Amino acid sequence: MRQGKTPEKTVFVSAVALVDIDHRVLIAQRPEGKSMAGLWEFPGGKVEPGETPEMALVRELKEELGIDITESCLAPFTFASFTYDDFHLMMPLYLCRVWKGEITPMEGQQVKWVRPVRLGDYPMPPADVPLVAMLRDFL
Ligand SMILES: Nc1nc2c([nH]c(=O)n2[C@H]2C[C@H](O)[C@@H](COP(=O)(O)OP(=O)(O)OP(=O)(O)O)O2)c(=O)[nH]1
Repeated sequence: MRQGKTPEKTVFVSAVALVDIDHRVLIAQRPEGKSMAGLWEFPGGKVEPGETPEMALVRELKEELGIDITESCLAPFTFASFTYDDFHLMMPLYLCRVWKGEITPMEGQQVKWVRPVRLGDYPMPPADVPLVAMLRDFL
C-alpha cells in the first residue's frame, strides 16, 4: 500500500541549471507574494498547456532573465518528483551552458552564481535537495 499523502494534482514545472565557464550555477530567489517566497530555485516555471518542457524553458528564461536559449542546448540532467501539501511536483532539470544575451533579472528577483559545493548555503525548496546533491557530484 502507498505510504504518505495522496496529492490532488500533479503540477509540471520545467527548470534549468545554467552553468557558466567556472562551473557555477545560477539560482534565483523567489519573490515576495509567491509561494515559497525567499527560497532559492533554479530558473523555470510551470509548463503551460500545449508546451513541451523545453518550450516552457525557452519562454521562461526570456521572461525571467532576458536571455535566449535554444532547445538543442538543453541537456536533460535529472528530475524532481516531490509531494507538497497541495500538489505533487514533477520537474525535469536540464543543464544549459550556452545562451544569448546578458542575464538580467526581469522581475526584480535576486540572482546568484554559486559553486555547486556552496549551493547548500542557500535555502531551496525541499524538492530541490536531491538535485543539488547530484549537481555537486556531476559538475
Ligand atoms: N522554477 C522552479 N520552481 C520550483 C523549483 N523547486 C520547486 O519546488 N519549485 C516549485 C515552486 C512552484 O510551486 C513551482 C513553480 O511554479 P512557478 O514559479 O512557475 O509558479 P508561481 O510561483 O507563479 O506559482 P505559485 O507556486 O506561486 O502558485 O515549482 C525550482 O527549482 N525552480
